[in-house]
Amino acid sequence: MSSSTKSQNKYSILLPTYNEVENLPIIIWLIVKCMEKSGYGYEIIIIDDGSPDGTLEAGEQLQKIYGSSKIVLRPREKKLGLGTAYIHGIKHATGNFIIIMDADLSHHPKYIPEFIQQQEIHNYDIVTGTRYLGNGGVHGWDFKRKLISRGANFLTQLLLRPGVSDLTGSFRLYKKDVLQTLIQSCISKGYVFQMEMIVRARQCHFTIGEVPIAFVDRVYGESKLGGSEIVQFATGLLYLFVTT
Ligand SMILES: Nc1nc2c(ncn2[C@@H]2O[C@H](COP(=O)(O)OP(=O)(O)O[C@H]3O[C@H](CO)[C@@H](O)[C@H](O)[C@@H]3O)[C@@H](O)[C@H]2O)c(=O)[nH]1
Repeated sequence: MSSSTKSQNKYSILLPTYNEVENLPIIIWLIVKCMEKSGYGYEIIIIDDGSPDGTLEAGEQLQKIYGSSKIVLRPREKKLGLGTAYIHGIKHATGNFIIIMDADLSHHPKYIPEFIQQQEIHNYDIVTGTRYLGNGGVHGWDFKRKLISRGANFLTQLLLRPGVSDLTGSFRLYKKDVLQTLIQSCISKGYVFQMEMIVRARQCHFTIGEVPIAFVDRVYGESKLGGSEIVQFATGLLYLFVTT
């Protein structure tokens, strides 16, 4: 890709955080290294939901190190859920492409240039990381967690047939206008948001590319996926099955 094309696009990387004080400096460092090396224009938007562990304060320190044009802080006062954190971040994004990823080091930023290249080659509306194709995989999850993820994907494939191998993954690149369109029709607030976005994208005939990724379980902190999120997923899936 020529450097002139590289300079035309800007990628807004959204990092939702809740209690990620140990992970934040590492993920930011890795994103900055990967993006600077690749030469694409970018900003990183941190959406912290009032983490009691000092994540926002860590973000403020990082903003001093890397600059406020690279690190943008858009905090909210309390934990309002992953889906609405993305929506909040998008409102403040200045890029024409949006990348969403976890802040807990499960998603390596080395894949971002690969997502961008795939998007540029095929002009995809969405590129999504998949753990369930080719070299993709999950590292570090116990049997129960693998079963939840596989089960959620299997049920969604069975009921909605969206034709994408990993529906619950949250490492994705979107054209910004596509994402804005999808958000208007999306009703989910929590983790089920990822699945609903793909289902809605298929309804709108947006094109979706998949890039295999290695998902690595977090070392620091804890997953926020609880029983209520699983119930929300099941309810959301049923709702989409009945209404679409
Ligand atoms: N701002 C904000 N951030 C949140 C919230 N809940 C979670 N996060 C952030 O969202 C990211 C993922 O949260 P985790 O709780 O660590 O996710 P996980 O259990 O590892 O789940 C992963 O796998 C799921 C299934 O495969 C995915 O659905 C999920 O999005 C994520 O990638 C982390 O950066 C975490 O801090 C929230 O309510 N608000």
